[in-house]
Amino acid sequence: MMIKNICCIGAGYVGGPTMSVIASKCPEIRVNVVDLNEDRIKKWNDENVDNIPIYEPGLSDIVKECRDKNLFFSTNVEQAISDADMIFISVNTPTKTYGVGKGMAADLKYIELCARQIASVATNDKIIVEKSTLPVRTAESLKAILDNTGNGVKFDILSNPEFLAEGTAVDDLLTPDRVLIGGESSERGLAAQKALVEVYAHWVPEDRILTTNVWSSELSKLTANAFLAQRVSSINALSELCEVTEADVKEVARAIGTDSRIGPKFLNASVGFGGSCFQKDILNLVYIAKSYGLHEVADYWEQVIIMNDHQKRRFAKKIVTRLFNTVSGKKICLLGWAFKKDTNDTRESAAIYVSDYLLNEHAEVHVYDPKVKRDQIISDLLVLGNFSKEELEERVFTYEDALSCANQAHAVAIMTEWDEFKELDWKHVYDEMFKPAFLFDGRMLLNHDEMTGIGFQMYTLGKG
Ligand SMILES: NC(=O)C1=CN([C@@H]2O[C@H](COP(=O)(O)OP(=O)(O)OC[C@H]3O[C@@H](n4cnc5c(N)ncnc54)[C@H](O)[C@@H]3O)[C@@H](O)[C@H]2O)C=CC1
Ligand SMILES: O=C(O)[C@H]1O[C@H](OP(=O)(O)OP(=O)(O)OC[C@H]2O[C@@H](n3ccc(=O)[nH]c3=O)[C@H](O)[C@@H]2O)[C@H](O)[C@@H](O)[C@@H]1O
Repeated sequence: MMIKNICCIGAGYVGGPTMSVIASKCPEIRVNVVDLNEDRIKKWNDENVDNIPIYEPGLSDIVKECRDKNLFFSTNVEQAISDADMIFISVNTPTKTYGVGKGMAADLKYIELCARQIASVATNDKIIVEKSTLPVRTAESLKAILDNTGNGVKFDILSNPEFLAEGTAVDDLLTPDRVLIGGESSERGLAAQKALVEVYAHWVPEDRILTTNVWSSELSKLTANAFLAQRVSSINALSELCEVTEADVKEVARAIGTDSRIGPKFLNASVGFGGSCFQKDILNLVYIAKSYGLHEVADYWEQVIIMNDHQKRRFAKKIVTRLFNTVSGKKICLLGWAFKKDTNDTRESAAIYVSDYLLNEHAEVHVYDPKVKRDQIISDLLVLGNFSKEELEERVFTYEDALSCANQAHAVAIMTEWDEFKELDWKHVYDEMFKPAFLFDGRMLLNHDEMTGIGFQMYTLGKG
């Protein structure tokens, strides 16, 4: 079966970039990306492609090339469903904030809504692709909803989790380590799987397209994120030990990373991992393990989150203790708010938690991030519920450049590893700060000795 028309429900960090790359690599396929969020769709259609709602290096060029040729963004969900042979579900699956599984399980209400909408609109057979990250065995529930439409339409469900990382989404999509497609082993299931393999085979070598059963595919996504986050928590745990033993976590990471069995990637100690998925997906894995009565398995993975929370708190506490045990009324400059460089996404960013801690200690928080606007910063802090909007508006200050942000600060803390922070005139920053001038490098971005040479009271994460 040749796919001619794809619909993607959800125009977010996954749906937007993924569909843009499919449209660019498959000019004969019409790709309709739909979302309920009118504002988001309006931005995807903005005449100036630099205003698209998601910042990813290289993305605006692809959107410019394909938009209104074979790539369309709209809020007309029903029409797009009706026209499609293949429907990707790329909606959000956040951690539940209410009811059974609150704080752990994935909230599948958006997924179920999609399924019901597809079931009510479809008049011909369709392949449904789970692109969102889902608990293992979600396809079963989807099938139950879709198969009960009573109008004879047949649905084949595939699991095709996405492994892109933000900040490198376009490169990750263009040259993925692998594409994973889980399907049923029935004749129809295999045909559906083949149809999706053919879409990716436009640009991905076939030996990188893995096919599995649906459950392995669903579970592999949660597992991949759990393993990646575990590496960060492992190196972060060691960073604390390095600090008290005069070892240097950068050197330790290099030393262990040269072992080909361990590998060099994902060994950067940090102020704590953030992003929309690591925490949510591990909590989901923990919840699933618990629901099968596998308590040791659940506890094992939960420790990755516990370590991450500790790392964020430890960094914030370090700022307070180094500043003579009080930051009350002091100006603390945070450089970076996004959860990593090259993205405007701030979900679960360590900067949010560190700021909340500092505000609680009565500090003034001054923030600069090259891609994050003030409204986002205030609303991220508001979600934690510890301060009112009025208090935040009064005690959180935001800037258009790093130098103004650091001016007259008691301490500067690097929260995100933006390249431009490496290039800052640090001597100038030092000259304009209160003395002693404290610099906290939560990303091991700067040369410790050089900064100490300038005069900073320097703390580099993981350095004894
Ligand atoms: N952000 C990332 O880097 C990655 C995310 N994922 C997974 O992909 C999924 C989507 O994540 P993001 O794109 O980051 O989320 P997002 O929140 O950026 O985008 C989801 C979009 O779906 C829309 N939506 C929700 N329900 C809808 C409905 N019934 N009809 C139409 N639109 C609807 C929302 O308005 C929103 O714009 C999640 O399951 C996530 O775990 C997987 C890999 C990477
Ligand atoms: O499911 C998802 O959402 C995605 O989650 C992560 O991607 P992402 O969260 O976008 O970014 P990462 O590069 O994984 O970084 C996550 C967090 O870990 C931190 N990190 C990463 C690597 C490292 O060595 N140290 C470290 O602290 C980053 O700064 C960031 O805060 C995975 O890398 C993707 O494969 C996956 O598709």
